[in-house]
Amino acid sequence: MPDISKIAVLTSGGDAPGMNPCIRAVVRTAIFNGLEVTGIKQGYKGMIEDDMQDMQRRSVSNILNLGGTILKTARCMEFHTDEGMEKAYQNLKKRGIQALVVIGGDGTFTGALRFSKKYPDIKVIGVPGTIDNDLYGSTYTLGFDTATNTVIDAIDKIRDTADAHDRLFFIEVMGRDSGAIALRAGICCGAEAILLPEKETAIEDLIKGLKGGEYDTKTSSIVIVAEGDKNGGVYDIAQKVKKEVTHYDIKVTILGHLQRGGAPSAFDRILGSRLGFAAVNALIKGESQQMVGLEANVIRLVSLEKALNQKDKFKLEDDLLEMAHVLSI
Ligand SMILES: Nc1ncnc2c1ncn2[C@@H]1O[C@H](COP(=O)(O)OP(=O)(O)O)[C@@H](O)[C@H]1O
Ligand SMILES: O=P(O)(O)OC[C@H]1O[C@](O)(COP(=O)(O)O)[C@@H](O)[C@@H]1O
Ligand SMILES: [Mg+2]
Repeated sequence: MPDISKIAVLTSGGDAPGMNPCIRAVVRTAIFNGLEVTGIKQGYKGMIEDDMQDMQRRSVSNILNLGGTILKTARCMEFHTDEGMEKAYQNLKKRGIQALVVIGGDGTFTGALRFSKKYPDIKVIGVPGTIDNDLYGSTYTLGFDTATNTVIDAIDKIRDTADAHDRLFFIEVMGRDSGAIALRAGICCGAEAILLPEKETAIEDLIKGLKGGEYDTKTSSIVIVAEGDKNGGVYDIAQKVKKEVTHYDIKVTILGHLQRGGAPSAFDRILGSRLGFAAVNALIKGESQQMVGLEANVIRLVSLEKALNQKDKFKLEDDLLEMAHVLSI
């Protein structure tokens, strides 16, 4: 029999498609194993404000196909403070909650680790849920696959009009510190160039490529710029290029938050289900301060410490970038 009898689940940070299948898996795996389960609203905000509700197996009916998160999410500044954490702790204790499943990204895990070091009687397991795919210890995070497919769908449509008008498009995709979506979308859509936060691109080199030589027989060009690229933003880059590349009519599109919505892909539904199931089973085994991740198609535990501290070691694959360049000539 597990040492715990009541757990809670929350989603925090940017929402990601696949969070709902994961919530469903957490709730049903807990109930199947005789645990009570509470849903916390709006991430750490709900923990501080005691905005929670007990969940039953039917509380999560028909949510597998929904984007967003039925528990809602938030970015909560108060949880950064000791006072905020204490309020959250007292609310959990009052309700008899002994363990948490936190679904979110690096910020969520940083908060969870701090909280669980401060209050080790509350066990914590993290589920990597962010479209940014920027955590060490899981080849894929929840939502990345769906978001990438959404981006591809949008860029394919832009390619149609770019080609019809012989235009050059600069398209900004999400990723504050991560070029994961940009790189994959660049390969899938045959982008002529991909600008990423992880790798500097000199504007002069970009201009050289677009001006003539490599791409001069193309009727349209797409340059994908990840949000976090260090060249000063997509409008600025387009402006600089416009001065030098005169044979193209240049347009800019920022895809924005449409990238975060939509029904989760098959991959994200399965990943969310597997990670949620594994998270509860880890809590039952007495684990804490761990993340459940997918490596080589196997679900493994990795310490939250490692998932966060080795985050910078998670590099984008250079071979993919090189391949994207070769295949776009
Ligand atoms: N250093 C920290 N201490 C406590 N809580 C934190 C810390 N960093 C982030 N958090 C909490 O986690 C939430 C989600 O983090 P954020 O970076 O916005 O998204 P994500 O988890 O998707 O990376 C924050 O709004 C905050 O409540
Ligand atoms: O929706 P917001 O709060 O404007 O945040 C936008 C950011 O959220 C993301 O979509 C996801 O990031 P997180 O997982 O860290 O929340 C980033 O790609 C983007 O920079
Ligand atoms: Mg993050």
